[in-house]
Amino acid sequence: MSTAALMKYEDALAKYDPVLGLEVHVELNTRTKMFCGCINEFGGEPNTHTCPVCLGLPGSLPVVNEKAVESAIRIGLALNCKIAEWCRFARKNYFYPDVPKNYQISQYDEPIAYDGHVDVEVDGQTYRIEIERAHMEEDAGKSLHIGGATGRIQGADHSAMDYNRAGTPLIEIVTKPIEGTGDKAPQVARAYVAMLRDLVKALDVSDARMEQGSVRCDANVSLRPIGREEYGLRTETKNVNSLRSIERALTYEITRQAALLDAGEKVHQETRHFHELDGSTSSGRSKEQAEDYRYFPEPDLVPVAPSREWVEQLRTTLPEPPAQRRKRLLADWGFSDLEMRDVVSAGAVDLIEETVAAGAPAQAARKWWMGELSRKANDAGVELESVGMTPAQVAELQGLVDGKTINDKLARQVIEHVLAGQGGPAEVVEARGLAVVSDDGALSEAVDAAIAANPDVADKIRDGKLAAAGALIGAVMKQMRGQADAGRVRELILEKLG
Ligand SMILES: Nc1ncnc2c1ncn2[C@@H]1O[C@H](COP(=O)(O)OP(=O)(O)OP(=O)(O)O)[C@@H](O)[C@H]1O
Ligand SMILES: [Mg+2]
Ligand SMILES: [Mg+2]
Repeated sequence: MSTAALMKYEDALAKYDPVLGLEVHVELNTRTKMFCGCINEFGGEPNTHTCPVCLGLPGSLPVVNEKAVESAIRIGLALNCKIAEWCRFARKNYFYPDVPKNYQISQYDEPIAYDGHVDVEVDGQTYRIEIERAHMEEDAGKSLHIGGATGRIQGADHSAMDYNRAGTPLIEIVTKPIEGTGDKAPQVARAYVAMLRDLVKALDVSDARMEQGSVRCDANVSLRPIGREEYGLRTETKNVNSLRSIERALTYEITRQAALLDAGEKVHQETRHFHELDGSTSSGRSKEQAEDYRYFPEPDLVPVAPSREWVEQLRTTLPEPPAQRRKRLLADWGFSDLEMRDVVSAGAVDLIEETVAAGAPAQAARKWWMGELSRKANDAGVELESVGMTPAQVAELQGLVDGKTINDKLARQVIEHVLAGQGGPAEVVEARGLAVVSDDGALSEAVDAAIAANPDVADKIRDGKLAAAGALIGAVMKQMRGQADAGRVRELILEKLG
């Protein structure tokens, strides 16, 4: 392995042009598995959702799940793909403990959907992503490595297999090489996967939970010197399962590859693993000799030949396209283009929509999600939607602000407590006594104290310099730990000082 240091990202991009290739696996939310009647559910006691078909026992025969084919077609249509009139499954032969049959049923040169495209937007610029194909396959089981420090195979005493996931329906969506993204490559990749995640959620074909692995990305990237046509050798960082990780993994790979090329070394065509802790990638399997999967048509399954009527009928079930939806929401919410752009790149569209549906004004919803909650998510290194506060709770918080039970400053304290798992906003306000005090008795006392402590300021106000009232309001706020009704305090000060 090379010891070449990383290169600064800007320096790398000044010399090299990245080319991306994204393979996204989507686990479908069908009730049963791809080729058998086993329940398709995340988790469960190991090896309880299995049968002879998904365990690959001799003599068992697979049957295609029609709902999975329907989902594949709808995904293909939403990605502007052509839908095959006739296609087959293929056996992809490889030996690994989590593949109980010693082959995976997949599709090879006859995918159900192909030649599509979608547009994504980064910093106000639109990038067209060409889709090579979307094909159907089954997921593998899970290996659990026991005894090692990190749950990895290195250093483990033994491994255990859980085949509950084996046979889960997957759609693999593969892009054509993506050129022309320049220094935005990691952000474009992130925006594309975010768009796919939102799309499969809107289609209701997947739980679309990246942290549970129901959407995961293999991120390929290569570099070529700026101005050269020919692609460089690519690496493929496997199973990246958060939007943030996709961006980090690609940024790392670009700087790593640039340093290698700059030092006159070669990039090895290989799979790599991403490490959350430090954002690095490390070498996996070599792909220098194209792997020989000995693909051949799956003899146990009949071809899939969706009728044109069915395809057209499914086309009528597609959700509103993301770009159109964004336009509509922009108008409904009255955001500026820039605000909307930030909301989209933060992946906050759904969250704001749900918060508005729960009763909050759009600008208030935007303010909480893009401000305080984005900062908290960032500090915790999690996606915004996993920050620990629901859209309904954000709407409830805003309701308390609008009803003047709390002010913005108190609202931020309430958020802290909600994120710490102490209950919903109203509960927290009640339990912690965080409500604004607008009771005149208490406020009047505090105002008197502030006037007595700041005679020079009081004199200024008596002389008509009303702007000086701010200093006294500040003093009252401090004394009442931010819980005073600032508007009422101002009125009281002006009343008392003539
Ligand atoms: N030189 C390159 N640089 C960057 N991306 C590339 C390059 N060549 C191909 N790609 C992209 O990499 C991805 C390769 O995925 P594909 O599924 O076709 O093959 P694979 O990764 O070899 O196979 P597997 O599915 O077994 O992982 C595609 O998105 C493709 O467009
Ligand atoms: Mg692939
Ligand atoms: Mg691949």
